[in-house]
Amino acid sequence: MPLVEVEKLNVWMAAGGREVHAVQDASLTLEPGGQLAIVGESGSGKSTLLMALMGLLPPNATVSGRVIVDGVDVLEGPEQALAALRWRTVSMVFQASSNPLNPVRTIGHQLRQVLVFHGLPSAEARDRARELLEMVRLPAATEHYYPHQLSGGMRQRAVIALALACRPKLLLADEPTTALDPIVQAEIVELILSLKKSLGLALVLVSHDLALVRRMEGDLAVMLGGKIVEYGPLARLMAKPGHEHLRTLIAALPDFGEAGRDKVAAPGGGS
Ligand SMILES: Nc1ncnc2c1ncn2[C@@H]1O[C@H](COP(=O)(O)OP(=O)(O)OP(=O)(O)O)[C@@H](O)[C@H]1O
Repeated sequence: MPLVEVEKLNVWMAAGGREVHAVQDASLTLEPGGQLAIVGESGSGKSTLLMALMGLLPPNATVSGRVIVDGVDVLEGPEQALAALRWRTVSMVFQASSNPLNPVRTIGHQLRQVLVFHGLPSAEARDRARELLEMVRLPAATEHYYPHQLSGGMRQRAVIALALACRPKLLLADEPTTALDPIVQAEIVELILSLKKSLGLALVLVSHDLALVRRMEGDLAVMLGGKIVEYGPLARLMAKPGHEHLRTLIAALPDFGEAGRDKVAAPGGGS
């Protein structure tokens, strides 16, 4: 059974007396341990789609369609079922610029607090917090630091540790490297992908930057104006993009010179 099933999802957002059709007829599935990259320009509906998976759409949203995550109907399910789903089954890493860390608590305190809140005795929470820091490759001493004493990349590692605290089956990462410098961006993506592998997580990674996700395994969904205009195995789509928008994104990749430009096959054409 798929871990995630999205079927003909539509989301309308009411704003200033008019409605934006933010997600239009989106359908996708993700198997346990699977991997999906969602790319698209700003405003194409990526975050809205991701929020729908967490059951976290804002009050001004109206929806139609179905979103099933680990057997729970996220659009219809009672709040109690959604609360049980969040963090324990599906967890989320937000943009680096909007990190959820409390500025006046140490990293160790925040990790322990989450673990105790979810039922771990405090001695076990201390050990697990240290294990989480090690998993995200932060020095053990990081537990004594306040968020502002860490670099942006280290803070984002701490955020990833928090997201993994309750051993979720699915990690949603929404532009997890925005506002970080390019080398740190690559390191954070590499960390997320290696944790995905070692922990057997399913992963949905959203980015406006195809360069960042181009070497991922699994599927790619390309969003444009609220629609998924291209969806399928990432490697195949990178080699043979069908939709004009993906062809444009590939042609704009930084290391995609004139010689490589011809290698993007025409829709339906050979490689
Ligand atoms: N809370 C909201 N209220 C009203 N409109 C919204 C709201 N959230 C998103 N929208 C609108 O829905 C559309 C899709 O936005 P969304 O944030 O999902 O796009 P995105 O692809 O994630 O963009 P970005 O990369 O800039 O985050 C946009 O037109 C946006 O203005």
